[in-house]
Amino acid sequence: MIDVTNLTKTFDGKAVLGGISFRVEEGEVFGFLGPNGAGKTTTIRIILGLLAPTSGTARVWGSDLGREDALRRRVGVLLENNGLFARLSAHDNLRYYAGLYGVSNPGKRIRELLEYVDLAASADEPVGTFSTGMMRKLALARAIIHDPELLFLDEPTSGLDPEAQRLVRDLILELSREQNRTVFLNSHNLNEVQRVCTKVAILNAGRVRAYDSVEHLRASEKAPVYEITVADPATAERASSLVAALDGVRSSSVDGAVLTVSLDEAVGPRVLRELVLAGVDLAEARRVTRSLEDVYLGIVREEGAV
Ligand SMILES: Nc1ncnc2c1ncn2[C@@H]1O[C@H](COP(=O)(O)OP(=O)(O)OP(=O)(O)O)[C@@H](O)[C@H]1O
Repeated sequence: MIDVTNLTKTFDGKAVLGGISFRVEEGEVFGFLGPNGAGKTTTIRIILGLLAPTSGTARVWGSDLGREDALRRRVGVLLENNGLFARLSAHDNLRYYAGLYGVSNPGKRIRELLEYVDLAASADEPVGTFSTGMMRKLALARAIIHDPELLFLDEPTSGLDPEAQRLVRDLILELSREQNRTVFLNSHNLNEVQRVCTKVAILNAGRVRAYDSVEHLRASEKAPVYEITVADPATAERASSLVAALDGVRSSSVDGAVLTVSLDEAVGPRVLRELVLAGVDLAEARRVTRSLEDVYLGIVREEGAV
């Protein structure tokens, strides 16, 4: 759906994007991550056709969004600016955008959306009196009023309380899973990204440093690591020696009742079976995965950008 190839952008002789490439497929929730100043907003603005690249291409449905009005109508955008009119009520703001996009049966759609973002009770109040979070929720409703196939969200949950953040996460998941909508999410909230995104690109200093599924990135240790807790700490040393002698096990260390075992892919279940067969009672076993935050910090710190 989105195809970015060798994109570069230079501002006043300073290279902000150094040739980035990635793709976003239909139905994906794509997380676009990177530290402040990495070039995320610049990339989004180029994809939306608001800014011309220095070189390279950014295509949506194979075309340049800046040149295709009809395609832009299939896209929803929530950038830093909420795009709301302070003097108009929440309802009238949505009514305005519904008119702009030619939404059929706008009254019903507006009612549904205001209910959804929990603003029905404030529908007739001027938006200028809203809190930051209320405005952000209304802006989200505004961005999806025309039921776009592709939705760009730039920090959609900034300024939202935990309940509202949950609402936005649920909305993103519903759009993607139940309606096969595609979401391009730019966020510094890595916990949120880990929960909703299928794939991410991590941008740093104008280059894509990682581009993979969240699952792969989190598991991309050279060798999988299991943490095995034995029921009786007195059996831990024997269990560790036993495990270390098995084929496919690279190392095993003990800390109290916990064995940390590094092993080749797919050996984990066999290791657990051997322990049980040897009479070692297990209290817990889990494959250790890194959080997306660990992965992210590992990448940007390695680059010396934090
Ligand atoms: N119009 C412009 N003129 C000159 N420099 C610009 C312009 N727009 C962006 N930049 C520079 O490009 C770099 C990348 O900015 P960009 O806004 O794309 O980063 P970002 O990854 O979105 O950061 P943040 O997370 O802080 O929003 C920054 O150094 C910024 O100062």
